[in-house]
Amino acid sequence: MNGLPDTPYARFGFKSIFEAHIQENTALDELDAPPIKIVNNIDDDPCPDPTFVYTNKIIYGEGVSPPDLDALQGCDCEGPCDPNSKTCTCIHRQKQYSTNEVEGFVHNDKGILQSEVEPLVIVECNSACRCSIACQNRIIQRGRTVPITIKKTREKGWGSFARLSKYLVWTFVGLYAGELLTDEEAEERGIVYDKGPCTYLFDVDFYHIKHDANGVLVDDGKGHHSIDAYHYGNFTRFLNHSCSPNLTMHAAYINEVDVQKPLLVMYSSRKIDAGEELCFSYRGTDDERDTRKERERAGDQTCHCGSKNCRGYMFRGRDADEEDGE
Ligand SMILES: C[S@@+](CC[C@H](N)C(=O)[O-])C[C@H]1O[C@@H](n2cnc3c(N)ncnc32)[C@H](O)[C@@H]1O
Repeated sequence: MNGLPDTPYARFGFKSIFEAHIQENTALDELDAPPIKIVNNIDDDPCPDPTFVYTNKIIYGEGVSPPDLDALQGCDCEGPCDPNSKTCTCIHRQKQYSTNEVEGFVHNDKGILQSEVEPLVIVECNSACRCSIACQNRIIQRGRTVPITIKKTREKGWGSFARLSKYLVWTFVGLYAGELLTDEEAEERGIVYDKGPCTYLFDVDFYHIKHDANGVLVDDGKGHHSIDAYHYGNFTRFLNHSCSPNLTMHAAYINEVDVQKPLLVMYSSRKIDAGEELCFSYRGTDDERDTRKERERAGDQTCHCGSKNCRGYMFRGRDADEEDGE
C-alpha cells in the first residue's frame, strides 16, 4: 500500500476520496453537472492538496454581512418570466446595467449569453420571485452543467480543463466560490499568500461598482471586498491565467441587493474544444484595466500560458502599472 498507513485515504486512494468529497459537497446545487474528474499525468501527486473544502458556496467572512433577504425585490411573474414582459421587475433591474444590445434577460432561452459586452452585469431572479427554478432568468443558480477535469500541468500547478463535449460560446461555466472578505482582511491574507507560490484571492472590483450610470467615478475606496478560495472553493480556484483566455469573468446578482457584493461568474468567451485548458486573464481585458483583476501581488510572476501573444507576466504590482501609465 505504498507505505501509507491503513486509513481510508490509503485504502481507497486520495484521488477517489477527493472526487467523492466533491460529489458529496455539490450534489444538491449542481443537479445537472457531470462529476469532476482528477487526472495527473505529470507526477505522483494523487490529487490537489485536499486541505481546502470543495464547495460552490460563498462563505461570509468576519465583518461581511450575508445577503439581506428581507430587502430583496422579487417579480410577480406567473410561471417562467417572459423576456418581453413590461412588468417583470427583474427585467427592470437588469436594464439598469444593460447596453442597448441586450433586451430582456442576458441569457437566451437556451441559457446562453446574448451579448459579448465585457464585463457583463447579470441580474437573475431571486428567492423573492414567484417564478420557478425553470425560469430563463435562473441559469447561474441552476449550477454547472459543463464537464470538468482538474488536471496537473507541467508549469502552472493544477488547472481546470474542458472534458468530453465542446463548450458553446458564452456558456456559464462556474461560480468563483470562496470566502467573501473585507478589503482589510484580504490585504492581511494577501501579505501571507505573497510569500507562497500561489494566491486564490480575487478583488470584487468591477467598473459598475465604481462608476454611476453616466460613467462618473463614484468610488470612495470604502466597502470593497475580495473572494478568497484558499480554504473554500471549487474547480474555478484552479483556473490558471492565459494571455489568450477562453473564459471571461462577469458580475452576477441573485439574492444580493448590495452592489458591492456580486458573485464572480465564469463564462466561455469562445468555443472550447474537449481537452482544452480553461483559463481567464488575471489582468482583466485590455480595455478595462481599471476594473477587476486578481489582487495585485508584490511583484511580477512569469507567465507560462504558452499562447502566441503571451506577455511574459501574469499580473504586476500597482507601481509597474503606474510606470506604464496604465
Ligand atoms: C488561482 S491559482 C490557480 C491554480 C493553481 N495552478 C494551483 O495549482 O492551485 C493561481 C496560481 O497559479 C499559478 N498560475 C496560474 N496561471 C499561470 C500561468 N499562466 N503561468 C504560471 N503560473 C500560473 C500561479 O502560481 C498563480 O499564483
